[in-house]
Amino acid sequence: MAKLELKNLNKTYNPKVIPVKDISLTVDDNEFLTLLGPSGCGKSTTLRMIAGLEEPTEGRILLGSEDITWKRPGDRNMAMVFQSYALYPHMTVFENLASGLKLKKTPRSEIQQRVTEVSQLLGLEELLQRKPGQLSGGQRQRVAVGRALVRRAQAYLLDEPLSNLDALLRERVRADIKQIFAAQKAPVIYVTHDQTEAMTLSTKVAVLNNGYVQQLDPPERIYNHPANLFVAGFVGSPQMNLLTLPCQEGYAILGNFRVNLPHIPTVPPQIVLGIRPENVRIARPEDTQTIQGRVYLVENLGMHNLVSVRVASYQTESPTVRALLPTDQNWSDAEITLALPPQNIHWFDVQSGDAFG
Ligand SMILES: Nc1ncnc2c1ncn2[C@@H]1O[C@H](COP(=O)(O)OP(=O)(O)OP(=O)(O)O)[C@@H](O)[C@H]1O
Repeated sequence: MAKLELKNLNKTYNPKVIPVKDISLTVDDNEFLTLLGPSGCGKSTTLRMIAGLEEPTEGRILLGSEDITWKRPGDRNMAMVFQSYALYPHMTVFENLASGLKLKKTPRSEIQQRVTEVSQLLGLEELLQRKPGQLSGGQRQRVAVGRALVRRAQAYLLDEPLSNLDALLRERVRADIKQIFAAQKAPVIYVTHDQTEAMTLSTKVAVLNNGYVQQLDPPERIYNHPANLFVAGFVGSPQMNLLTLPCQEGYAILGNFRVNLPHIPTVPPQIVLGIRPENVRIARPEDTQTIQGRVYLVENLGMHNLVSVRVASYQTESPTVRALLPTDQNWSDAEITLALPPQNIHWFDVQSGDAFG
């Protein structure tokens, strides 16, 4: 099977609306790439250009060695799954699954065989004679995925396919999607604004903002080494602590405490320190990098408490640090000493937002 390539893809609706700016990326036939970003960042426009539902203003789209930029959607051999399922309400599940193949004049016996295969894979055998109106949301979504799979397409495009499902079902169908598409030898591009979906499903994530790719990396790298402030703030829940701090003589000043700066050629007057709440913990005697403060808010997240701490400061405004702490203690109003493990600290340039190092 073939890899999919986007080369300097741009889309301009008018000088004020440029939803996709110079996107270049490659998805191999064993890769699952997620376009992740906030509403309006250009994810769907990018996907629709790949599907041929939207024309690029500039750039090229290659599938294998073939330039498909100007091919009609029906000639692209790609299958798309929409957020809205887009099932035919008057047709049975079987007919919905078979409709694409019928249009292509696939022999009846082959249609029967492929539909049977896919309905077994997705657990739809019992539902083949029902109409979409007689199905639950999760079942409809599986039919929509099934309709893409029977096509045996060269690439699969999925546009927020889980967003209409409740939280529990979303988790289950997400796991199904992961298994099913891992077994396909074709590039998959998945669009979502849900970072959990992006992290759990993907082999590679492209984080988008304002039409630009902010970072293109495997999920672990996106999480552990965010390239800039946008990615650091967008990926991870609860959100990473991001504190703009003054610098003095090789240190960043956090309230009454000093934090060792990394090795950077010229120390700027200010810097952004980032640390995830799960990396902030109660200090132990051997910890070198610690801060003290008073808890002013405790939020119970079930497994942990998200504890907000005002860092002790001679200044009028105390910085706030949030930590994920165990639930077996009452943290309300406590005076605590927290460790900021140096290996978990991220540093960002105040001006550009880019990560140092
Ligand atoms: N046909 C159009 N004409 C003008 N502007 C458009 C058109 N389609 C989309 N846009 C604009 O382009 C930008 C990107 O839209 P797009 O649908 O790609 O975003 P998205 O990241 O998929 O958002 P969401 O998660 O909300 O679906 C938005 O500002 C949107 O308003």
